[in-house]
Amino acid sequence: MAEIQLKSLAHSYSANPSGPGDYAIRQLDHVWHKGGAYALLGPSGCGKSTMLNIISGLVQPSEGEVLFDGKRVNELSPRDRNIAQVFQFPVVYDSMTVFENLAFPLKNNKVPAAKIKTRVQEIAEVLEIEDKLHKKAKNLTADEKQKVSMGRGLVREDVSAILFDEPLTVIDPQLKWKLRRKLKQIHEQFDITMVYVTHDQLEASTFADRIAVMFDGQVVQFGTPTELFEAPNHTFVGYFIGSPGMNILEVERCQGGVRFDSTELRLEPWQSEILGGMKSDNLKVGIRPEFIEISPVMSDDTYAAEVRDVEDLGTYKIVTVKLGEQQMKVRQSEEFDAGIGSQVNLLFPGQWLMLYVDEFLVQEQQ
Ligand SMILES: Nc1ncnc2c1ncn2[C@@H]1O[C@H](COP(=O)(O)OP(=O)(O)OP(=O)(O)O)[C@@H](O)[C@H]1O
Repeated sequence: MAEIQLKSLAHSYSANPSGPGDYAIRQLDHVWHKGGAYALLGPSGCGKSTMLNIISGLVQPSEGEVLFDGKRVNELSPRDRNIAQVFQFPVVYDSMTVFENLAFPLKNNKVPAAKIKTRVQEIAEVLEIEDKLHKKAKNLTADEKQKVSMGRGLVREDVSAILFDEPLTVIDPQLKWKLRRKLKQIHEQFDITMVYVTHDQLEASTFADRIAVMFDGQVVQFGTPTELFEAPNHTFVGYFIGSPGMNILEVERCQGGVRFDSTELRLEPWQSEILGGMKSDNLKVGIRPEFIEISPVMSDDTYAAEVRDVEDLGTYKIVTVKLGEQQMKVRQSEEFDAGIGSQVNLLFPGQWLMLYVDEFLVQEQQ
């Protein structure tokens, strides 16, 4: 097990990159600590697989260093890095039995036969494939094959880390949840550094203690699911995490705060102070649908908006409102009963109104 550090990492698949757009990974510094259960979350094409392949050594980065426990491994082959990688589609030897498949990485490492037997049995039990051990892999279902693939990653006790690249894509939806729980259980039992790539926020937060959100070749936030929800560090995190995502509005400066259309939003004094010292005009505010309140009375602190749509989701409602020319989503309890076209008074509690400059969150100095 190792701490994996990525230092000033950048990667372009093009031999002569001419600008940031040619980079799959842009100037990235990141540490995966020893023994953590992590998710790497982001949309298709943001660079997740590239990062995993750089860690395992399948791809050589154009710039920067990969360090395992502080030692540079850029020049080491994938085999010498001792990383187990589980891919989206099963990698199994069809002509071998399940036992032989699971034993293969151990045999390669000259582990004694008795030890191989107990370890394979242990992993097969955890993955609930112990009754398939003597079956040929070619006779397995896709789900079973992927379990074997995962087992081949988990069977080695000496690995620096296990990297999972969307391993549950081929798995039946009902089994997915169960397998994710299993991986978490295996992590707790064996205490291995695990990085789990996904584009599904639910999958990320059920597996990981901390999530790295990747966007456009950069890790824009690394935090717990609660941190990502309550204080998204980048507008993309606000938009990507949550269902529906954060309301994000383009704004401009005005006396005492910011405004969009003719609506002025008051900022916290510390936000105004920091904004005063910044030059950029790329300003946005964000507030989650869960944190907007609807007040029964109009006051200096409320904003009049019109109800445009009400979506009943059983235990709660998502209300679409129009404020000025902007549409926003508000989460309300199932008791909410204002009809479409009626007016409501929106309240934006100060601690939940986030200010973004150049897409990054303005944070209070401690
Ligand atoms: N072998 C390659 N040659 C050229 N470009 C590549 C190669 N592999 C990936 N890319 C490009 O690099 C960028 C990042 O791709 P990558 O596969 O790392 O993203 P990802 O987040 O894993 O996406 P997905 O979830 O779709 O797998 C994309 O623009 C992709 O087209």
